[in-house]
Amino acid sequence: MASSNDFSSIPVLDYSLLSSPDTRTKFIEELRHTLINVGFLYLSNHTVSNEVISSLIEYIPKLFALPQEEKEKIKMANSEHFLGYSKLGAELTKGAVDYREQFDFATRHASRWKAGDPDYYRLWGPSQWPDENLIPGFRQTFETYLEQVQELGYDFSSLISEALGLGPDGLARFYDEDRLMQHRAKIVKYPIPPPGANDQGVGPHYDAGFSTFLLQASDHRGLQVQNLAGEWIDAPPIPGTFVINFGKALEFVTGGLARATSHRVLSPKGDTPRYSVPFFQNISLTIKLADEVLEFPPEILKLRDARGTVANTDSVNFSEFHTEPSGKVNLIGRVKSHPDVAERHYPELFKAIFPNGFSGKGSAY
Ligand SMILES: O=C(O)CCC(=O)C(=O)O
Ligand SMILES: [Fe+2]
Repeated sequence: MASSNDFSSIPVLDYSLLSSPDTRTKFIEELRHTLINVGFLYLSNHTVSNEVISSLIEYIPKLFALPQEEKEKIKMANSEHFLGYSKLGAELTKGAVDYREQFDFATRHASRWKAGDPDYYRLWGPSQWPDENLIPGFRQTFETYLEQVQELGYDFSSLISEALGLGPDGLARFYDEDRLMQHRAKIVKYPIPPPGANDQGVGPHYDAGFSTFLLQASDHRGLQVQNLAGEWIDAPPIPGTFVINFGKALEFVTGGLARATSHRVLSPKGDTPRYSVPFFQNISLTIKLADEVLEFPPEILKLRDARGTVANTDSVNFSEFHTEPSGKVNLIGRVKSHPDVAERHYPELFKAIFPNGFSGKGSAY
């Protein structure tokens, strides 16, 4: 299924092109091509502060170097919001262990759920933070970072909408007012695997939401992206950029116009771990995507036809988008990734998904 639109490297888009009308058009055209044919891009000259990013990058090894018992104090199993620490080897992707250790945090938010609300409202609530005395200033730095990436995320969503011919507000209905929205991010460490072990940092998967903003926080290769022909293309770190990719929810509401692209991470080689910080932009918990599928101008649809249909890689099934509100789809995904958390906080849903109980590990994605 060769296509002349196929890619062998990931495009770099320069956010500063937005500052003048001529170059702005070029940016929007590049974004359109990227959305339809690639599903991944680097964004340079973005709006998130370099100082905040440098400070975060310095904190990350210190965060993982905290004593194990301090990390366990904020383990994810404590949290009905699935926020907190997951130790090495706690997740699987398609049956194989992911060799990574991680903390899940989220933008500042009070608990969303009140008596009578659907269970998936419980997904949104406060993060668990490590002891401030052991890592002073980390929380402040990371919360500032999250706020800035959140803003970039909303601005970028408006650009996506424009690039797809919907005008700047075409995707606004997928977000609730700020007060009600929460976005998540993970801080991830990929250690060097033991000799003879396989090299799965995280196995092939799609992201679930609209857009993901990834900071590659160390100088390691390992992230790879699948092109239209199914070949794995490297996405090495480029200092000063975010890697942005699109997820299954955006692909679904755009009728496949925007590509969710399969990706994976290979464990690092050499003698230092790889670090990364993916930020997952959420959409409204209550919106049912099947009721919101968008319509596009014919000249945009032609570009999708020129690309052709995308090979179906066997990844997770997002068929719940047809029947369930987005929050429920999200919750089902979290239950499958972190059954230990689910068994404790969502026992009924846990039983429905694992009727015979669960004896192994989580199955991410
Ligand atoms: O660590 C990375 O570079 C990517 C991680 C990723 O794809 C994910 O967590 O969804
Ligand atoms: Fe991902």
